[in-house]
Amino acid sequence: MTLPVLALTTGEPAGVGPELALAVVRDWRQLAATVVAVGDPDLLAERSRLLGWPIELEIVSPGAELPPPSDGRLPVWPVSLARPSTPGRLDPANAGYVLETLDLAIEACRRGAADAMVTAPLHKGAIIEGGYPGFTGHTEYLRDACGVEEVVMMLATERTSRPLRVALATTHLPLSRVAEAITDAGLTRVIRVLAAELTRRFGIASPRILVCGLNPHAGEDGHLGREEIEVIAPTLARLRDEGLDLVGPLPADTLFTPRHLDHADAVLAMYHDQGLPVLKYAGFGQAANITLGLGMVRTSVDHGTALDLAGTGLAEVGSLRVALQVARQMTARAH
Ligand SMILES: NC(=O)c1ccc[n+]([C@@H]2O[C@H](COP(=O)([O-])OP(=O)(O)OC[C@H]3O[C@@H](n4cnc5c(N)ncnc54)[C@H](O)[C@@H]3O)[C@@H](O)[C@H]2O)c1
Ligand SMILES: N[C@H](C(=O)O)[C@H](O)COP(=O)(O)O
Repeated sequence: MTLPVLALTTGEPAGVGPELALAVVRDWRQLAATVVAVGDPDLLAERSRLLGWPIELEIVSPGAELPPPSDGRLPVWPVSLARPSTPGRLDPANAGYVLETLDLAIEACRRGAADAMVTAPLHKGAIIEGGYPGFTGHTEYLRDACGVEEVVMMLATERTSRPLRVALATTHLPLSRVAEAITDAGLTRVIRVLAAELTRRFGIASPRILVCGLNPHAGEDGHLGREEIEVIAPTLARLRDEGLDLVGPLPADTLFTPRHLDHADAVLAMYHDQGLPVLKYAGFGQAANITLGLGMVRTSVDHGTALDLAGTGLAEVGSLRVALQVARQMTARAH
């Protein structure tokens, strides 16, 4: 059986990413994939020593044959740090290094050397301070690198009675700019990508999507905000005419209840902290972050760099396992 190759970028070097990459290959059979880390081999060796985890690192050039997976062995596509890294201590000088690991993984997916990329967490602030002021996250970086107009961030967990998938109409922007970012054109693109990818990548023939309102009580008939009346409802009506199964705009406070969720394939929240706290409350540590619409498969963990845990070996590896598993399943479906 040919196993899919998953390129695992190790993320912020001062965070938990490098040690999670080591932890995940301690039992590779759970993965049913060949995992290749993208990062600095000296950094990985140093974290392995620090934690007392005997992981055999095998440096491989991208494109060269990967060794067969085995417990405790981690192949590495090498990228060099700009400066040695200390757990828990951010150094913006390594911002370029982090982006280089992403570029290498993207290129490997493009060339067919990897079937998917899975990303350990990076630190957005450190990247910005390292000389990339426009950086807002993997999602937007990958969108631009892949040259697509729209991508959708969706987090998913199966820790609930029915899979819970929460997608976002807007991603990493200040709350004060959310309302103006909810436009007919943007919402139309996001919903089309979400519906198409739920079919293509998740095998859901006609996905039912619940759409949140933006304002309290979905605007209370215009008394608490007019975005539902002026933008969201007309956009949904037009897309329903195209055959999409859309419910809403619904008040977000009561949408996340079994009465609604039991009959839905995904929820579209209008902004980051409208949807993700619910998803993370239900499944933190057992959820994956998926970028839809890239033309390639990318998943990630549901948590950040956890600088407070870096170098302790105490960070939970559950979400990384889920991210790898979802990437593997999506890859299998794409073939
Ligand atoms: N996929 C990604 O790249 C990603 C995802 C989320 C946040 N971030 C970034 O990470 C940085 C730090 O963000 P934050 O502090 O808001 O969130 P965080 O997830 O790093 O930390 C929040 C809390 O969760 C705990 N935690 C996180 N991961 C854990 C794990 N694997 N096991 C056990 N506990 C864990 C931390 O110790 C902390 O108490 C920010 O720059 C943020 O943008 C990146
Ligand atoms: N919004 C994500 C979360 O809360 O988990 C996180 O910031 C990562 O986003 P990117 O995958 O775009 O870096």
